[in-house]
Amino acid sequence: MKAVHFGAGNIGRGFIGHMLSASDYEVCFVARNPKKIAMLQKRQEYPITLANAEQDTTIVNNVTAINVGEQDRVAEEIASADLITTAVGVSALEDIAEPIAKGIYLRMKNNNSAPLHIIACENAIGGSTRLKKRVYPFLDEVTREKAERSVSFPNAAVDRIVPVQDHKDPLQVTVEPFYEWVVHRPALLEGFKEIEGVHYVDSLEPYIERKMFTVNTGHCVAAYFGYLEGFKTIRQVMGHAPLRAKVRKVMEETGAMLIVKHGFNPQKHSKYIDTILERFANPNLTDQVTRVGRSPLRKLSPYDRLVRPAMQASEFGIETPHLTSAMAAAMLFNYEHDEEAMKLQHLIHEDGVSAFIRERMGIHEEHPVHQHAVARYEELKGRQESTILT
Ligand SMILES: NC(=O)c1ccc[n+]([C@@H]2O[C@H](COP(=O)([O-])OP(=O)(O)OC[C@H]3O[C@@H](n4cnc5c(N)ncnc54)[C@H](O)[C@@H]3O)[C@@H](O)[C@H]2O)c1
Ligand SMILES: O=P(O)(O)OC[C@@H](O)[C@@H](O)[C@H](O)[C@H](O)CO
Repeated sequence: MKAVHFGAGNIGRGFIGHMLSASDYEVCFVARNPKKIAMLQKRQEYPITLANAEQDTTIVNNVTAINVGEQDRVAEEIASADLITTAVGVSALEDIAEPIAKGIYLRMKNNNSAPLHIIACENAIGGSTRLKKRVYPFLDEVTREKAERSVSFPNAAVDRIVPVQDHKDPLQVTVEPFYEWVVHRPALLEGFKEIEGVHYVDSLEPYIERKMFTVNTGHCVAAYFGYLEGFKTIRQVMGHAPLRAKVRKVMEETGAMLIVKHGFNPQKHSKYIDTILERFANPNLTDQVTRVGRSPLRKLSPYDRLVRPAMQASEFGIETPHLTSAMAAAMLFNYEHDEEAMKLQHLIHEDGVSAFIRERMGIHEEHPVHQHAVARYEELKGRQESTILT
């Protein structure tokens, strides 16, 4: 079986490539970095190290890579693949849509009607569906009709913390021991070769919302408050009792919404939160707050980890003061090497915080979350300015 994976980055090599290879898939990474591509082609393997006390290392084999710019080769790989996965970042899905469409076109032209599954392993709700919406406009009607019969885009949730890497070997990747990959089973076509360790479920929403609105909400809250306090890593933030308590409070607020919406057991959910806080505090993992807080415009967008749980909680009559404060902290994320952080600061500077919340976060002025976020933003900003002055 052959898999084509877009993005040879941290989660691509540290999780998806590893899982696929362990399930006897040959993995072809479609990547951008020429040095990594050449190394993957030459070595056809790379090491993965677990962030545990023993630093257990395993070798992922049966891998190779090609450059995303080699359009004909990418199309040929897709035309004969069984599975396509992606981990390029949600915003980059639009960049890989055309190459994927070219591959589907060639596949249909070759009359290859074997099932092809395309799974976006991004932090997004409905990531594969979003990818499909980007791919289909590049297909003619006949190809589209054929593709409807043999190409499926199952949505998924992926969970494993893989920080920015710092190894002598550019292919080596350190990952946390925990992992969870959940795939929407009803979208699987006959003939799909199951990936070992993946959890297949009939309803994905509870899983993806639990993951995004607990792990990712808590994570970015740690990052944004930590950044404001001058911490460099998530582990440092977790070591600061008041900040750790703040992060937990936010997770309890999203948890209250998730428990009502999905009927989760409150005790089990509380334990889930504890486990996640322990994962954040992993003494063997160094994860920068700037990675976890990256792309704040995406994280503050209406369907992502901050706004969506707050708005859903509000619909259930649940108040989210800590989550709303975290939105304010996110709006103060001004890390200069993050393009979105710079754009965010520019937008707020030009139009004001209220316009930002209305236009970019989709929360109208009358909504209590809007008003509370503005108030907390002004308060935190004032505090930040007085710290700078003293
Ligand atoms: N790192 C984690 O802990 C983690 C965990 C779960 C999910 N995710 C999700 O996985 C995705 C990737 O995150 P990451 O941490 O691995 O980031 P990363 O920056 O390490 O990897 C992304 C890779 O995609 C490549 N890429 C971008 N555009 C591309 C294109 N057009 N063609 C080919 N390659 C392209 C980049 O060069 C990079 O190597 C994100 O959506 C993220 O939210 C990350
Ligand atoms: O990848 P992002 O930017 O959506 O979010 C940053 C981190 O929260 C994220 O990568 C987590 O480490 C990961 O989602 C854990 O499964």
